[in-house]
Amino acid sequence: MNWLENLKETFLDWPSMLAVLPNLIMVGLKNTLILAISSTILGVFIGLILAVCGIARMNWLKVPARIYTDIFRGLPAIVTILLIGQGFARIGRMLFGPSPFPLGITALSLIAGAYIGEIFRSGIQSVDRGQLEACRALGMTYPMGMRLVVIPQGVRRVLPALVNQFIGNIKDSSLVYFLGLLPGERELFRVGQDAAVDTGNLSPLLLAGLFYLIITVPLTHVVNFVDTRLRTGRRPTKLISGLQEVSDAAALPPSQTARPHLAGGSLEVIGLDMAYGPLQVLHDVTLTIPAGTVTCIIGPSGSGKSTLLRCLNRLVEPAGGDIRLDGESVLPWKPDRLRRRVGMVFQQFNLFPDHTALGNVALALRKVQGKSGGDARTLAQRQLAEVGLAERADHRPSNLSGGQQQRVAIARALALQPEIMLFDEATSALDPELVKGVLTLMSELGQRGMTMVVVTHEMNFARSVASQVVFMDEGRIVETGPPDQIFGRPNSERLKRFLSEVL
Ligand SMILES: Nc1ncnc2c1ncn2[C@@H]1O[C@H](COP(=O)(O)OP(=O)(O)OP(=O)(O)O)[C@@H](O)[C@H]1O
Repeated sequence: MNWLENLKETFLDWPSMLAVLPNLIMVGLKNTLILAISSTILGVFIGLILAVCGIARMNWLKVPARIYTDIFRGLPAIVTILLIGQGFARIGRMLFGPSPFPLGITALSLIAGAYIGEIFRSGIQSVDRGQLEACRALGMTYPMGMRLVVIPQGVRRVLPALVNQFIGNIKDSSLVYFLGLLPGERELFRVGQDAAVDTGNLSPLLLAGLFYLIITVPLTHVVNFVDTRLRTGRRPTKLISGLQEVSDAAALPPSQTARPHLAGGSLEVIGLDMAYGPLQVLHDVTLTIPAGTVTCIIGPSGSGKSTLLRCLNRLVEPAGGDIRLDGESVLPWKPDRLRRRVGMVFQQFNLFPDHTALGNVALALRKVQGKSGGDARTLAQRQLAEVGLAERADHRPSNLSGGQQQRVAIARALALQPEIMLFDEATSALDPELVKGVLTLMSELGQRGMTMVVVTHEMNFARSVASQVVFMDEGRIVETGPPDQIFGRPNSERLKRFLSEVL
Protein backbone atom coordinates (compact mmCIF):
# COMPACT_ATOMS: atom_id res chain seq x y z
CA MET A 1 0.00 0.00 0.00
CA ASN A 2 3.03 2.18 -0.23
CA TRP A 3 1.85 3.75 -3.49
CA LEU A 4 -1.46 4.69 -1.87
CA GLU A 5 0.36 6.49 0.94
CA ASN A 6 2.49 8.13 -1.66
CA LEU A 7 -0.51 9.38 -3.62
CA LYS A 8 -2.15 10.64 -0.43
CA GLU A 9 0.95 12.58 0.52
CA THR A 10 1.20 14.07 -2.95
CA PHE A 11 -2.44 15.10 -3.40
CA LEU A 12 -4.15 15.07 -0.01
CA ASP A 13 -1.73 16.66 2.40
CA TRP A 14 -4.39 18.37 4.57
CA PRO A 15 -2.04 20.62 6.58
CA SER A 16 -0.51 22.16 3.46
CA MET A 17 -3.97 22.57 1.96
CA LEU A 18 -5.21 24.30 5.11
CA ALA A 19 -2.14 26.52 5.16
CA VAL A 20 -2.67 27.74 1.59
CA LEU A 21 -6.48 28.09 1.84
CA PRO A 22 -6.61 31.74 3.08
CA ASN A 23 -4.18 32.82 0.39
CA LEU A 24 -6.07 30.92 -2.27
CA ILE A 25 -9.30 32.70 -1.33
CA MET A 26 -8.06 36.18 -0.47
CA VAL A 27 -5.47 36.48 -3.21
CA GLY A 28 -5.86 33.74 -5.84
CA LEU A 29 -9.64 33.53 -6.13
CA LYS A 30 -10.04 37.30 -5.93
CA ASN A 31 -7.49 37.96 -8.67
CA THR A 32 -8.72 35.15 -10.90
CA LEU A 33 -12.23 36.59 -10.70
CA ILE A 34 -10.99 40.12 -11.37
CA LEU A 35 -9.04 38.92 -14.41
CA ALA A 36 -11.84 36.75 -15.78
CA ILE A 37 -14.73 39.13 -15.10
CA SER A 38 -13.03 42.28 -16.34
CA SER A 39 -11.66 40.59 -19.46
CA THR A 40 -15.07 39.07 -20.21
CA ILE A 41 -16.82 42.44 -19.80
CA LEU A 42 -14.27 44.19 -22.02
CA GLY A 43 -14.35 41.21 -24.38
CA VAL A 44 -18.16 41.47 -24.66
CA PHE A 45 -17.78 45.12 -25.52
CA ILE A 46 -15.11 44.41 -28.16
CA GLY A 47 -17.08 41.38 -29.39
CA LEU A 48 -20.29 43.38 -29.89
CA ILE A 49 -18.42 45.94 -31.97
CA LEU A 50 -16.76 43.17 -34.00
CA ALA A 51 -20.08 41.39 -34.53
CA VAL A 52 -21.89 44.54 -35.67
CA CYS A 53 -18.97 45.39 -38.00
CA GLY A 54 -18.82 41.77 -39.17
CA ILE A 55 -22.46 41.71 -40.33
CA ALA A 56 -22.31 45.20 -41.84
CA ARG A 57 -22.58 45.52 -45.60
CA MET A 58 -19.67 47.97 -45.81
CA ASN A 59 -16.29 46.35 -46.45
CA TRP A 60 -14.43 49.05 -44.54
CA LEU A 61 -16.18 47.78 -41.38
CA LYS A 62 -16.24 44.10 -42.27
CA VAL A 63 -12.62 43.62 -43.34
CA PRO A 64 -10.89 45.09 -40.25
CA ALA A 65 -13.24 43.05 -38.02
CA ARG A 66 -12.31 39.91 -39.95
CA ILE A 67 -8.56 40.63 -39.74
CA TYR A 68 -8.77 41.33 -36.01
CA THR A 69 -10.68 38.11 -35.42
CA ASP A 70 -8.32 36.01 -37.50
CA ILE A 71 -5.27 37.35 -35.68
CA PHE A 72 -6.47 37.13 -32.08
CA ARG A 73 -8.27 33.83 -32.56
CA GLY A 74 -5.37 32.31 -34.45
CA LEU A 75 -2.56 33.18 -32.04
CA PRO A 76 -2.04 30.98 -28.95
CA ALA A 77 -3.23 32.89 -25.86
CA ILE A 78 0.20 32.81 -24.28
CA VAL A 79 1.79 34.44 -27.37
CA THR A 80 -0.71 37.32 -27.24
CA ILE A 81 -0.27 37.72 -23.49
CA LEU A 82 3.52 37.84 -23.77
CA LEU A 83 3.52 40.11 -26.84
CA ILE A 84 1.18 42.60 -25.20
CA GLY A 85 2.42 42.26 -21.62
CA GLN A 86 6.07 42.55 -22.52
CA GLY A 87 5.85 44.53 -25.75
CA PHE A 88 3.87 47.31 -24.10
CA ALA A 89 5.56 46.99 -20.68
CA ARG A 90 7.07 50.46 -20.85
CA ILE A 91 3.78 52.18 -21.77
CA GLY A 92 2.05 49.98 -19.20
CA ARG A 93 4.46 51.15 -16.48
CA MET A 94 3.86 54.76 -17.44
CA LEU A 95 0.11 54.33 -17.32
CA PHE A 96 -0.42 51.81 -14.55
CA GLY A 97 2.82 51.70 -12.51
CA PRO A 98 4.88 48.54 -11.93
CA SER A 99 1.93 46.15 -12.10
CA PRO A 100 1.56 44.06 -15.31
CA PHE A 101 -1.99 43.24 -14.17
CA PRO A 102 -3.77 45.82 -16.42
CA LEU A 103 -1.82 44.67 -19.48
CA GLY A 104 -2.72 41.09 -18.63
CA ILE A 105 -6.40 42.08 -18.53
CA THR A 106 -6.00 43.92 -21.83
CA ALA A 107 -4.45 40.90 -23.51
CA LEU A 108 -7.14 38.56 -22.16
CA SER A 109 -9.85 41.00 -23.30
CA LEU A 110 -8.44 41.25 -26.82
CA ILE A 111 -8.37 37.46 -27.10
CA ALA A 112 -11.83 37.06 -25.57
CA GLY A 113 -13.21 39.82 -27.85
CA ALA A 114 -12.25 37.84 -30.96
CA TYR A 115 -14.10 34.73 -29.76
CA ILE A 116 -17.07 36.63 -28.34
CA GLY A 117 -17.39 38.59 -31.59
CA GLU A 118 -17.76 35.32 -33.50
CA ILE A 119 -20.24 34.02 -30.94
CA PHE A 120 -22.38 37.17 -31.24
CA ARG A 121 -22.11 37.25 -35.01
CA SER A 122 -23.36 33.70 -35.43
CA GLY A 123 -26.07 34.32 -32.82
CA ILE A 124 -27.31 37.46 -34.56
CA GLN A 125 -27.16 35.83 -37.99
CA SER A 126 -29.13 32.85 -36.73
CA VAL A 127 -32.10 35.08 -35.92
CA ASP A 128 -34.80 34.56 -38.53
CA ARG A 129 -34.91 37.26 -41.24
CA GLY A 130 -38.62 37.61 -40.56
CA GLN A 131 -37.87 39.20 -37.19
CA LEU A 132 -36.23 42.23 -38.73
CA GLU A 133 -38.90 42.34 -41.39
CA ALA A 134 -41.57 42.43 -38.69
CA CYS A 135 -39.73 45.28 -36.97
CA ARG A 136 -39.53 47.24 -40.18
CA ALA A 137 -43.17 46.55 -40.96
CA LEU A 138 -44.00 48.04 -37.55
CA GLY A 139 -42.26 51.27 -38.52
CA MET A 140 -38.97 50.65 -36.71
CA THR A 141 -35.76 51.77 -38.38
CA TYR A 142 -33.10 49.16 -39.16
CA PRO A 143 -30.88 50.13 -36.16
CA MET A 144 -33.93 50.17 -33.86
CA GLY A 145 -35.04 46.70 -34.99
CA MET A 146 -31.51 45.37 -34.56
CA ARG A 147 -31.15 46.94 -31.12
CA LEU A 148 -34.57 46.04 -29.73
CA VAL A 149 -35.22 42.65 -31.27
CA VAL A 150 -32.50 41.01 -33.34
CA ILE A 151 -29.38 41.63 -31.23
CA PRO A 152 -31.05 40.75 -27.88
CA GLN A 153 -32.37 37.53 -29.44
CA GLY A 154 -28.98 36.69 -30.91
CA VAL A 155 -27.23 37.44 -27.60
CA ARG A 156 -29.74 35.40 -25.62
CA ARG A 157 -29.25 32.44 -27.93
CA VAL A 158 -25.52 32.47 -27.33
CA LEU A 159 -25.69 32.83 -23.56
CA PRO A 160 -24.31 29.32 -22.92
CA ALA A 161 -21.48 29.94 -25.41
CA LEU A 162 -20.70 33.23 -23.66
CA VAL A 163 -20.46 31.46 -20.35
CA ASN A 164 -18.10 28.97 -21.96
CA GLN A 165 -16.00 31.94 -22.95
CA PHE A 166 -16.06 33.25 -19.38
CA ILE A 167 -14.91 29.83 -18.23
CA GLY A 168 -12.19 29.99 -20.89
CA ASN A 169 -11.14 33.35 -19.47
CA ILE A 170 -10.99 31.92 -15.97
CA LYS A 171 -8.64 29.27 -17.24
CA ASP A 172 -6.63 31.61 -19.48
CA SER A 173 -6.16 33.96 -16.53
CA SER A 174 -3.67 31.40 -15.20
CA LEU A 175 -1.35 32.37 -18.08
CA VAL A 176 -1.01 35.96 -16.93
CA TYR A 177 1.54 34.91 -14.31
CA PHE A 178 4.03 34.68 -17.20
CA LEU A 179 4.16 38.46 -17.02
CA GLY A 180 5.66 38.23 -13.54
CA LEU A 181 2.75 39.29 -11.35
CA LEU A 182 3.39 41.06 -8.04
CA PRO A 183 2.69 38.77 -5.01
CA GLY A 184 -0.65 40.41 -4.25
CA GLU A 185 -1.74 39.97 -7.88
CA ARG A 186 -1.20 36.24 -8.21
CA GLU A 187 -4.21 34.27 -9.42
CA LEU A 188 -5.41 30.84 -8.25
CA PHE A 189 -2.95 28.80 -10.26
CA ARG A 190 0.06 30.84 -9.21
CA VAL A 191 -0.86 30.79 -5.52
CA GLY A 192 -1.34 27.00 -5.67
CA GLN A 193 1.84 26.53 -7.65
CA ASP A 194 3.96 28.64 -5.27
CA ALA A 195 2.61 26.74 -2.27
CA ALA A 196 3.23 23.43 -4.06
CA VAL A 197 6.87 24.41 -4.53
CA ASP A 198 7.13 25.39 -0.84
CA THR A 199 5.56 22.20 0.51
CA GLY A 200 7.04 19.86 -2.06
CA ASN A 201 3.68 18.23 -2.85
CA LEU A 202 0.79 18.91 -5.22
CA SER A 203 -1.99 19.29 -2.62
CA PRO A 204 -2.13 23.13 -2.81
CA LEU A 205 -2.33 22.88 -6.60
CA LEU A 206 -5.12 20.30 -6.35
CA LEU A 207 -6.98 22.67 -4.03
CA ALA A 208 -6.49 25.50 -6.56
CA GLY A 209 -7.88 23.16 -9.23
CA LEU A 210 -10.91 22.49 -7.03
CA PHE A 211 -11.55 26.21 -6.82
CA TYR A 212 -11.62 26.39 -10.60
CA LEU A 213 -14.24 23.64 -10.64
CA ILE A 214 -16.25 25.28 -7.85
CA ILE A 215 -16.60 28.38 -10.01
CA THR A 216 -17.13 26.79 -13.39
CA VAL A 217 -19.35 23.75 -12.83
CA PRO A 218 -22.28 25.46 -11.00
CA LEU A 219 -22.04 28.40 -13.38
CA THR A 220 -22.59 26.16 -16.38
CA HIS A 221 -25.67 24.61 -14.80
CA VAL A 222 -27.16 27.93 -13.64
CA VAL A 223 -26.76 29.38 -17.12
CA ASN A 224 -28.33 26.37 -18.79
CA PHE A 225 -31.30 26.77 -16.45
CA VAL A 226 -31.58 30.52 -17.11
CA ASP A 227 -31.25 29.89 -20.85
CA THR A 228 -34.11 27.40 -20.82
CA ARG A 229 -36.31 29.82 -18.85
CA LEU A 230 -35.53 32.70 -21.17
CA ARG A 231 -36.26 30.58 -24.19
CA THR A 232 -39.59 29.22 -23.11
CA GLY A 233 -40.90 31.72 -20.55
CA ARG A 234 -43.60 30.46 -18.21
CA ARG A 235 -44.70 27.02 -19.28
CA PRO A 236 -48.42 26.32 -19.74
CA THR A 237 -49.86 24.14 -17.04
CA LYS A 238 -52.17 22.15 -19.29
CA LEU A 239 -52.50 21.13 -22.91
CA ILE A 240 -54.94 23.21 -24.92
CA SER A 241 -56.74 21.49 -27.78
CA GLY A 242 -57.10 23.32 -31.10
CA LEU A 243 -60.84 22.60 -30.86
CA GLN A 244 -60.97 24.46 -27.54
CA GLU A 245 -59.44 27.43 -29.29
CA VAL A 246 -62.11 27.27 -31.99
CA SER A 247 -64.79 27.42 -29.26
CA ASP A 248 -62.97 30.31 -27.52
CA ALA A 249 -62.86 32.31 -30.76
CA ALA A 250 -66.52 31.60 -31.46
CA ALA A 251 -67.44 32.78 -27.96
CA LEU A 252 -66.05 36.30 -28.36
CA PRO A 253 -68.26 38.87 -26.61
CA PRO A 254 -71.01 40.51 -28.70
CA SER A 255 -69.17 43.84 -28.49
CA GLN A 256 -66.80 42.31 -31.03
CA THR A 257 -69.19 43.15 -33.82
CA ALA A 258 -70.17 46.54 -32.40
CA ARG A 259 -66.69 47.97 -32.37
CA PRO A 260 -65.95 51.37 -33.90
CA HIS A 261 -65.63 51.94 -37.60
CA LEU A 262 -62.07 52.06 -38.91
CA ALA A 263 -60.94 54.81 -41.25
CA GLY A 264 -59.16 52.96 -44.04
CA GLY A 265 -57.00 54.79 -46.59
CA SER A 266 -56.91 54.35 -50.35
CA LEU A 267 -54.03 53.05 -52.45
CA GLU A 268 -53.17 53.44 -56.08
CA VAL A 269 -50.50 51.35 -57.73
CA ILE A 270 -49.39 52.75 -61.08
CA GLY A 271 -47.16 50.93 -63.58
CA LEU A 272 -45.16 49.18 -60.86
CA ASP A 273 -42.01 47.24 -61.83
CA MET A 274 -39.84 45.28 -59.46
CA ALA A 275 -36.80 43.01 -59.94
CA TYR A 276 -34.67 40.84 -57.67
CA GLY A 277 -31.34 41.36 -59.42
CA PRO A 278 -31.76 40.08 -62.97
CA LEU A 279 -35.14 38.46 -62.17
CA GLN A 280 -37.95 40.79 -63.23
CA VAL A 281 -40.78 39.89 -60.81
CA LEU A 282 -43.41 42.60 -61.37
CA HIS A 283 -44.27 44.06 -64.76
CA ASP A 284 -46.27 47.25 -65.09
CA VAL A 285 -48.71 46.48 -62.25
CA THR A 286 -51.56 48.97 -62.03
CA LEU A 287 -54.26 48.64 -59.41
CA THR A 288 -56.71 50.88 -57.55
CA ILE A 289 -57.62 49.97 -53.98
CA PRO A 290 -60.42 52.25 -52.75
CA ALA A 291 -60.63 53.15 -49.06
CA GLY A 292 -62.45 50.65 -46.85
CA THR A 293 -62.34 47.80 -49.37
CA VAL A 294 -60.87 44.30 -49.27
CA THR A 295 -58.68 43.35 -52.22
CA CYS A 296 -57.72 39.69 -52.48
CA ILE A 297 -54.74 38.78 -54.64
CA ILE A 298 -54.78 35.25 -55.99
CA GLY A 299 -52.55 33.43 -58.43
CA PRO A 300 -50.16 30.55 -58.87
CA SER A 301 -47.00 30.16 -56.80
CA GLY A 302 -44.21 32.49 -57.87
CA SER A 303 -46.54 34.89 -59.70
CA GLY A 304 -45.30 37.86 -57.63
CA LYS A 305 -48.22 38.25 -55.18
CA SER A 306 -46.05 38.57 -52.07
CA THR A 307 -43.61 40.82 -53.88
CA LEU A 308 -46.43 43.18 -54.86
CA LEU A 309 -47.64 43.23 -51.25
CA ARG A 310 -44.15 43.93 -49.96
CA CYS A 311 -43.75 46.78 -52.43
CA LEU A 312 -46.85 48.38 -50.91
CA ASN A 313 -45.04 49.04 -47.63
CA ARG A 314 -41.62 49.15 -49.28
CA LEU A 315 -40.17 46.11 -47.59
CA VAL A 316 -38.83 45.74 -51.12
CA GLU A 317 -38.30 48.77 -53.30
CA PRO A 318 -40.01 49.01 -56.69
CA ALA A 319 -37.78 49.63 -59.67
CA GLY A 320 -40.31 51.84 -61.41
CA GLY A 321 -43.86 53.16 -61.27
CA ASP A 322 -45.61 54.80 -58.35
CA ILE A 323 -47.59 53.98 -55.21
CA ARG A 324 -50.00 56.59 -53.87
CA LEU A 325 -51.56 56.60 -50.43
CA ASP A 326 -54.63 58.82 -50.28
CA GLY A 327 -53.44 60.43 -53.50
CA GLU A 328 -49.89 61.20 -52.34
CA SER A 329 -46.86 59.37 -53.75
CA VAL A 330 -45.17 57.39 -50.98
CA LEU A 331 -41.90 56.70 -52.79
CA PRO A 332 -40.21 59.96 -51.72
CA TRP A 333 -41.14 59.24 -48.07
CA LYS A 334 -38.88 57.57 -45.55
CA PRO A 335 -40.12 53.96 -45.47
CA ASP A 336 -40.91 54.06 -41.73
CA ARG A 337 -43.32 56.95 -42.32
CA LEU A 338 -45.22 54.77 -44.79
CA ARG A 339 -45.10 51.72 -42.53
CA ARG A 340 -46.68 53.61 -39.68
CA ARG A 341 -49.78 53.87 -41.85
CA VAL A 342 -49.62 50.45 -43.50
CA GLY A 343 -49.62 47.42 -41.19
CA MET A 344 -48.54 43.97 -42.28
CA VAL A 345 -49.24 40.41 -41.17
CA PHE A 346 -46.94 37.60 -42.32
CA GLN A 347 -47.46 33.95 -43.12
CA GLN A 348 -45.01 32.90 -40.39
CA PHE A 349 -46.43 35.42 -37.85
CA ASN A 350 -42.90 36.73 -37.07
CA LEU A 351 -43.78 37.36 -33.43
CA PHE A 352 -40.88 38.29 -31.17
CA PRO A 353 -40.22 35.06 -29.25
CA ASP A 354 -38.63 36.70 -26.20
CA HIS A 355 -41.67 38.89 -25.56
CA THR A 356 -45.07 37.90 -24.24
CA ALA A 357 -48.16 38.47 -26.39
CA LEU A 358 -48.62 41.77 -24.53
CA GLY A 359 -44.96 42.70 -25.04
CA ASN A 360 -45.24 41.97 -28.76
CA VAL A 361 -48.16 44.36 -29.11
CA ALA A 362 -46.74 47.01 -26.78
CA LEU A 363 -43.20 47.19 -28.18
CA ALA A 364 -43.84 49.35 -31.25
CA LEU A 365 -46.39 51.43 -29.31
CA ARG A 366 -43.60 52.42 -26.95
CA LYS A 367 -40.64 52.57 -29.30
CA VAL A 368 -42.24 53.79 -32.53
CA GLN A 369 -45.16 55.84 -31.24
CA GLY A 370 -43.35 56.97 -28.06
CA LYS A 371 -46.17 55.99 -25.67
CA SER A 372 -45.34 55.49 -22.00
CA GLY A 373 -44.97 51.92 -20.73
CA GLY A 374 -48.31 52.10 -18.88
CA ASP A 375 -50.25 53.53 -21.83
CA ALA A 376 -48.69 51.05 -24.23
CA ARG A 377 -49.65 48.13 -21.96
CA THR A 378 -53.23 49.37 -21.57
CA LEU A 379 -53.63 49.80 -25.31
CA ALA A 380 -51.99 46.44 -26.00
CA GLN A 381 -54.25 44.71 -23.48
CA ARG A 382 -57.30 46.27 -25.14
CA GLN A 383 -56.10 45.24 -28.58
CA LEU A 384 -55.49 41.67 -27.43
CA ALA A 385 -59.00 41.60 -25.96
CA GLU A 386 -60.33 42.68 -29.36
CA VAL A 387 -58.80 39.61 -30.99
CA GLY A 388 -60.06 37.39 -28.17
CA LEU A 389 -56.73 36.86 -26.45
CA ALA A 390 -57.02 38.89 -23.25
CA GLU A 391 -56.42 35.73 -21.26
CA ARG A 392 -53.21 34.93 -23.11
CA ALA A 393 -51.52 38.32 -22.67
CA ASP A 394 -48.66 36.95 -20.60
CA HIS A 395 -47.96 33.94 -22.82
CA ARG A 396 -44.87 33.74 -24.97
CA PRO A 397 -45.43 32.90 -28.67
CA SER A 398 -43.98 29.43 -28.11
CA ASN A 399 -46.83 28.76 -25.69
CA LEU A 400 -49.56 29.84 -28.11
CA SER A 401 -51.12 27.90 -30.97
CA GLY A 402 -50.49 29.05 -34.55
CA GLY A 403 -53.95 30.61 -34.71
CA GLN A 404 -53.38 32.50 -31.48
CA GLN A 405 -49.98 33.66 -32.66
CA GLN A 406 -51.48 34.99 -35.87
CA ARG A 407 -54.17 36.83 -33.92
CA VAL A 408 -51.45 38.40 -31.74
CA ALA A 409 -49.66 39.43 -34.93
CA ILE A 410 -52.87 41.04 -36.19
CA ALA A 411 -53.34 42.79 -32.83
CA ARG A 412 -49.73 43.99 -32.99
CA ALA A 413 -50.26 45.57 -36.40
CA LEU A 414 -53.70 46.98 -35.52
CA ALA A 415 -52.46 48.58 -32.30
CA LEU A 416 -50.58 51.15 -34.38
CA GLN A 417 -53.91 52.17 -35.95
CA PRO A 418 -52.90 51.67 -39.58
CA GLU A 419 -55.10 52.85 -42.41
CA ILE A 420 -54.26 49.86 -44.57
CA MET A 421 -53.54 46.26 -43.60
CA LEU A 422 -51.54 43.88 -45.76
CA PHE A 423 -51.97 40.14 -45.15
CA ASP A 424 -49.41 37.84 -46.75
CA GLU A 425 -50.91 34.35 -46.78
CA ALA A 426 -51.88 34.85 -43.15
CA THR A 427 -53.49 31.44 -42.78
CA SER A 428 -51.18 29.28 -44.88
CA ALA A 429 -49.10 28.14 -41.92
CA LEU A 430 -52.07 27.26 -39.72
CA ASP A 431 -53.58 23.91 -38.85
CA PRO A 432 -56.91 23.54 -40.67
CA GLU A 433 -59.13 23.93 -37.59
CA LEU A 434 -57.43 27.23 -36.70
CA VAL A 435 -57.82 28.89 -40.10
CA LYS A 436 -61.44 29.86 -39.58
CA GLY A 437 -60.80 31.95 -36.45
CA VAL A 438 -58.20 34.07 -38.21
CA LEU A 439 -60.31 34.47 -41.37
CA THR A 440 -63.30 35.50 -39.25
CA LEU A 441 -61.18 38.13 -37.56
CA MET A 442 -59.98 39.38 -40.94
CA SER A 443 -63.47 39.58 -42.41
CA GLU A 444 -64.66 41.51 -39.32
CA LEU A 445 -61.88 44.00 -39.92
CA GLY A 446 -63.02 44.39 -43.50
CA GLN A 447 -66.61 44.95 -42.37
CA ARG A 448 -65.41 47.66 -39.99
CA GLY A 449 -63.94 49.68 -42.84
CA MET A 450 -60.28 48.69 -42.80
CA THR A 451 -58.66 48.83 -46.23
CA MET A 452 -57.12 45.40 -46.68
CA VAL A 453 -54.92 43.81 -49.32
CA VAL A 454 -54.87 40.07 -48.81
CA VAL A 455 -52.65 37.57 -50.60
CA THR A 456 -54.51 34.32 -50.11
CA HIS A 457 -55.04 30.77 -51.24
CA GLU A 458 -58.42 30.70 -49.41
CA MET A 459 -60.74 31.00 -52.38
CA ASN A 460 -63.89 30.87 -50.23
CA PHE A 461 -62.62 33.83 -48.22
CA ALA A 462 -61.86 35.77 -51.42
CA ARG A 463 -65.27 34.88 -52.81
CA SER A 464 -67.22 35.93 -49.73
CA VAL A 465 -65.21 38.84 -48.28
CA ALA A 466 -63.37 40.55 -51.15
CA SER A 467 -64.61 43.74 -52.74
CA GLN A 468 -62.32 42.98 -55.67
CA VAL A 469 -60.18 39.99 -56.60
CA VAL A 470 -56.91 40.39 -58.48
CA PHE A 471 -55.53 37.43 -60.41
CA MET A 472 -51.78 37.57 -61.06
CA ASP A 473 -49.56 35.37 -63.16
CA GLU A 474 -45.91 35.78 -64.17
CA GLY A 475 -45.62 39.12 -62.42
CA ARG A 476 -48.58 40.73 -64.20
CA ILE A 477 -52.16 41.40 -63.27
CA VAL A 478 -54.12 39.20 -65.65
CA GLU A 479 -57.64 39.95 -64.44
CA THR A 480 -59.30 42.15 -61.83
CA GLY A 481 -62.93 42.23 -60.85
CA PRO A 482 -65.56 41.57 -58.22
CA PRO A 483 -65.56 38.01 -56.84
CA ASP A 484 -68.69 37.04 -58.81
CA GLN A 485 -66.98 37.87 -62.05
CA ILE A 486 -63.57 36.37 -61.22
CA PHE A 487 -64.96 33.11 -59.88
CA GLY A 488 -68.18 32.94 -61.96
CA ARG A 489 -67.25 34.42 -65.32
CA PRO A 490 -63.45 34.33 -65.72
CA ASN A 491 -62.29 35.86 -68.99
CA SER A 492 -58.75 34.68 -69.50
CA GLU A 493 -57.69 31.13 -70.20
CA ARG A 494 -55.03 31.40 -67.50
CA LEU A 495 -57.55 32.29 -64.79
CA LYS A 496 -59.90 29.51 -65.94
CA ARG A 497 -57.04 27.05 -65.76
CA PHE A 498 -55.94 28.31 -62.31
CA LEU A 499 -59.48 28.06 -60.93
CA SER A 500 -59.88 24.56 -62.31
CA GLU A 501 -56.75 23.57 -60.38
CA VAL A 502 -57.65 25.15 -57.03
CA LEU A 503 -61.42 24.90 -56.72
N1 LIG B 1 -35.73 37.72 -51.82
C1 LIG B 1 -35.80 37.21 -53.06
N2 LIG B 1 -34.70 37.16 -53.84
C2 LIG B 1 -34.75 36.66 -55.09
N3 LIG B 1 -35.88 36.19 -55.68
C3 LIG B 1 -37.00 36.22 -54.95
C4 LIG B 1 -37.03 36.72 -53.61
N4 LIG B 1 -38.30 36.62 -53.13
C5 LIG B 1 -39.02 36.07 -54.15
N5 LIG B 1 -38.25 35.84 -55.22
C6 LIG B 1 -38.69 35.28 -56.50
O1 LIG B 1 -39.65 36.17 -57.04
C7 LIG B 1 -40.70 35.46 -57.68
C8 LIG B 1 -42.03 35.91 -57.09
O2 LIG B 1 -42.06 35.52 -55.74
P1 LIG B 1 -43.28 35.86 -54.78
O3 LIG B 1 -42.97 35.33 -53.43
O4 LIG B 1 -43.62 37.29 -54.90
O5 LIG B 1 -44.43 35.01 -55.48
P2 LIG B 1 -45.82 34.54 -54.87
O6 LIG B 1 -46.80 34.67 -55.97
O7 LIG B 1 -46.11 35.28 -53.61
O8 LIG B 1 -45.53 33.02 -54.59
P3 LIG B 1 -46.04 32.09 -53.37
O9 LIG B 1 -47.52 31.97 -53.50
O10 LIG B 1 -45.33 30.80 -53.64
O11 LIG B 1 -45.58 32.78 -52.14
C9 LIG B 1 -40.40 33.98 -57.47
O12 LIG B 1 -39.77 33.51 -58.65
C10 LIG B 1 -39.43 33.97 -56.33
O13 LIG B 1 -38.56 32.87 -56.44
